[in-house]
Amino acid sequence: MYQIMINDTTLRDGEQAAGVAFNLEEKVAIAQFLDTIGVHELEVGIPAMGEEEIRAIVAIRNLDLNAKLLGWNRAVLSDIKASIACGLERVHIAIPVSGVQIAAKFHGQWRVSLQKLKDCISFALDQGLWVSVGGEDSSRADENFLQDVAMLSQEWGASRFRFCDTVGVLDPFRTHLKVKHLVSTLSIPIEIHTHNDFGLATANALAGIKAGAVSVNTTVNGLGERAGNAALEEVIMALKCIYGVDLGIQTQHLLKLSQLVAKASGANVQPWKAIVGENTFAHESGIHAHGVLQNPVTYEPYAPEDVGWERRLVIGKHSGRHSLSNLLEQHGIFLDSQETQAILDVVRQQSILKKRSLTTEELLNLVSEKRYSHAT
Ligand SMILES: CC(C)(COP(=O)(O)OP(=O)(O)OC[C@H]1O[C@@H](n2cnc3c(N)ncnc32)[C@H](O)[C@@H]1OP(=O)(O)O)[C@@H](O)C(=O)NCCC(=O)NCCS
Ligand SMILES: O=C(O)CC[C@@](O)(CC(=O)O)C(=O)O
Repeated sequence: MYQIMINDTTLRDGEQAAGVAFNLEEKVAIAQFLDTIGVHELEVGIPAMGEEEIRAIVAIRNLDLNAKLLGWNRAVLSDIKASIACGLERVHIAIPVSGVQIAAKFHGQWRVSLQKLKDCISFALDQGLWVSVGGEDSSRADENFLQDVAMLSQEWGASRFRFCDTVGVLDPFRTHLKVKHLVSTLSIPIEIHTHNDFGLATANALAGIKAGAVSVNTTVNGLGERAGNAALEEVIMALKCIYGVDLGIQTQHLLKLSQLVAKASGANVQPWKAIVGENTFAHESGIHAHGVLQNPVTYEPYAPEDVGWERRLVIGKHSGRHSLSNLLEQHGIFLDSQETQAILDVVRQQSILKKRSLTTEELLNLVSEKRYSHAT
């Protein structure tokens, strides 16, 4: 596969998640972390939002990061001027391309919207900026119109075109078809931007990449509008482990990054969230725990350390003898099979009552209460 670039938009589309508002320090810390682990490009925010946002973007710019920095703009000249005021050298200009969006935003006057786009590209280029264009709602746009907007953007001097599945209505097959069509007709690179309304954001991002998109938008924890965006950690690990494409990103820090963004956004990660959820490397079920004790590959697609986790064997309702004995033996307690089974029976009852697994301390107390402990 060709070189893929991550353009992470946690600081723009991620922060657009309802109720999320990063302060300057949080924006700077997230940008710095993303850069440190090797993310190639950061969409840092929307300068048109005003003073506070500009201050945060300037602070990020002053960090002199390795990552390229991109400001998000409407096809509005004052937006581009605000990006320039931030000292940004790269601007992204979004333009709606579906009938429904053009009707709502430009009263159906697509010629007017294209003229605005042309003027903004031209102004940005005159200022020496690098320009990317985004087709908002590309997935629901008339295919010919989308094609025309992308071609015109290229002709007017844009250096990249972003295909947006704005309301997450595509599946991987249709994403592949649509992106492939654009890739085959344009000479500038295509970026894929997907949303998770049907839980397909990461799958669609991968399909876009398979179809030839060379840049992919992600957000940490999949944070973003409504059901969110393609998750950075999922895209990176899927590319690495499923497609064998190593983006050169230090994946062992993904968990820490996730925790940083969860804290700053006030949006907790669900335990079963891929890659960064706390259950990702927790094994309770007896058959799984037994398998993992023999060889972790039985129930783990990659090693926990690869993303910053440690494996956990949890004792609860679904546990079996092997993992229970394993844990107790680590504490110098050796039981025969009858005793082990008796403890397991109590563990099941207790887990149902408590509606959770047991802590090690609870388990050890339970063993000593039952007087099954024979410390060596
Ligand atoms: C950008 C922002 C400063 C504009 O604020 P505002 O002037 O109060 O305007 P509203 O947000 O209420 O309305 C959006 C306006 O932008 C227009 N617009 C929307 N997308 C556009 C585009 N791609 N290009 C040009 N104009 C666009 C709308 O038609 C509307 O125009 P109008 O004021 O002439 O009717 C404000 O919406 C904001 O802070 N947004 C940040 C987050 C955000 O909206 N992100 C979405 C990205 S799609
Ligand atoms: O950059 C673009 O061109 C559009 C990106 C966008 O995030 C806009 C949004 O709805 O906030 C999308 O999903 O369409």
